[in-house]
Amino acid sequence: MPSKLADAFRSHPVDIQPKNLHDLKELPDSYQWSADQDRPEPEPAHHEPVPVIDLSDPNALEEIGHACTTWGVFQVVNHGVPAAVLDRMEDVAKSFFSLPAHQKLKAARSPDGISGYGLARISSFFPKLMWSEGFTMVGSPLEHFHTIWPHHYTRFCDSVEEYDKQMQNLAQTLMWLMLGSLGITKEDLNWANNNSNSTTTNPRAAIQLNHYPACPDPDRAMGLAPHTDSTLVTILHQSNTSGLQVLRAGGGTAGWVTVPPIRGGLVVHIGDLLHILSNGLCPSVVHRAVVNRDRNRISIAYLHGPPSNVRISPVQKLVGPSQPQMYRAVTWTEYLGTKAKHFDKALSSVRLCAAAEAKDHNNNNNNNGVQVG
Ligand SMILES: O=C(O)CCC(=O)C(=O)O
Ligand SMILES: [Fe+2]
Repeated sequence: MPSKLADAFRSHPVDIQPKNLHDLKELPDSYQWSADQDRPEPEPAHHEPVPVIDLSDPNALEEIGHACTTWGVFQVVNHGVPAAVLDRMEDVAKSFFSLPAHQKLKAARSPDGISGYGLARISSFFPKLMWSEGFTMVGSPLEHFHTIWPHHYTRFCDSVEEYDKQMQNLAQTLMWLMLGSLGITKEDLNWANNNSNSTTTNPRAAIQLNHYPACPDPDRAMGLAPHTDSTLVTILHQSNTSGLQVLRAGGGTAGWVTVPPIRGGLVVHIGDLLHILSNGLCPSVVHRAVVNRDRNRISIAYLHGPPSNVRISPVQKLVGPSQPQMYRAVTWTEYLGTKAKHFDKALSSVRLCAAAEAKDHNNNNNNNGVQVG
C-alpha cells in the first residue's frame, strides 16, 4: 500500500483528457445524461434549507451537532476567514481556467497522479462526461504555477499559501466542534493533538479548484456527478453562482436540495473518514454540482484529512455493546486508493459488521439509487 498521498492513485490510473467546452453551441451526445443516470431534476418544492450556522453564536456547538448527525452538511458564517482571502483564491481559479487550453494542459495531471489539471477522477465510473474541469493541488503548486505563469507565479502561490493556512485553522476548529458535539475530547484522539506544521512534507489537505462553464443545455448535463468526499471534512467556497446540491435522505422530503451561495459563507461537508471516525453517527453527505446556461461557476474545495501515517478508525468512546465498531482502520491514502477502485462501494468495503448495514446512510433506501462514493 502506498503511504504518500501523492501515490494514492498509482494502481488506478485515469486517462480522460479535458475538452474545451467554451463556445460549444450544442451539448455533444457524450455529455447528455439521461434521467436514469441522475440527470438533474427539479428540486422538491418544500424542503428544509441546509442549516446556516453562525460560529460566533453561543448555540453553535449544539447546532453543529444537529447538522452533523442529520444532514452531514451545513454552511458557516462568521468563521474568521477574511473575505479578501477567499476573493484572492477565487482570482487564482478564474485566472487559471480562463487560460487557453494548451496552457492549462501544461499543468495536466498525469493519469496516476493526484496534482494538476484534468477531469474529475470519478469520471471513469460514469458512461457520460461531466461539464467541468478541475485543478488539484496537494502540497505546493509552485512547479505548476511556474510553468504556467513564469512572471507572476509568486503572487498566485502566495494566495494559495494564505488560503491553505486559513483553511487549515478553520478545518481544525470545525473538527473539534463536530467531535465536541459528540462528546469527543482531545484526550480521545492522540493523533489530532500533534500540531506539527509540516504540511509541505506531510500534506493534510488538498485544494480542488472546479470550473463549470456556462452550458447550452444545462438540464441534460451534469457538472459533477453525485459522490461523497473521501475526507474528514471538506470546506467549500462557491462563487456567487449556485450549483451545489446535496441529497436529503428520508421520508417525504427526500431529494436534492440546492445550497445557495452566501457572500463570505462557506459550506462544510462531512467526508467518509469522519463518518468512519464517528462510527457511523455522522453521515458523509452525497452531493453533486449542476450547471447553468448563462454563467460560469467556480468552486474551491479544501479537502481536509488526517496526517498520512494515521489510521482512522471509530473513536473508542463511540463503540460499545449496542454500537459495535462499524469500520476497520484505514489511512487517508489507503482510503483514496479504495475509493479509486470501488467508488460508491468504498465505505462498505471497509465495513466490519452487519449492524452497519442498517446504520450506514449510504446504504439506505432513500438515496434514490444515486451513486455514492
Ligand atoms: O462545485 C461544487 O459545488 C462541488 C465540488 C465538489 O463536490 C468537490 O470538489 O468535491
Ligand atoms: Fe465533493
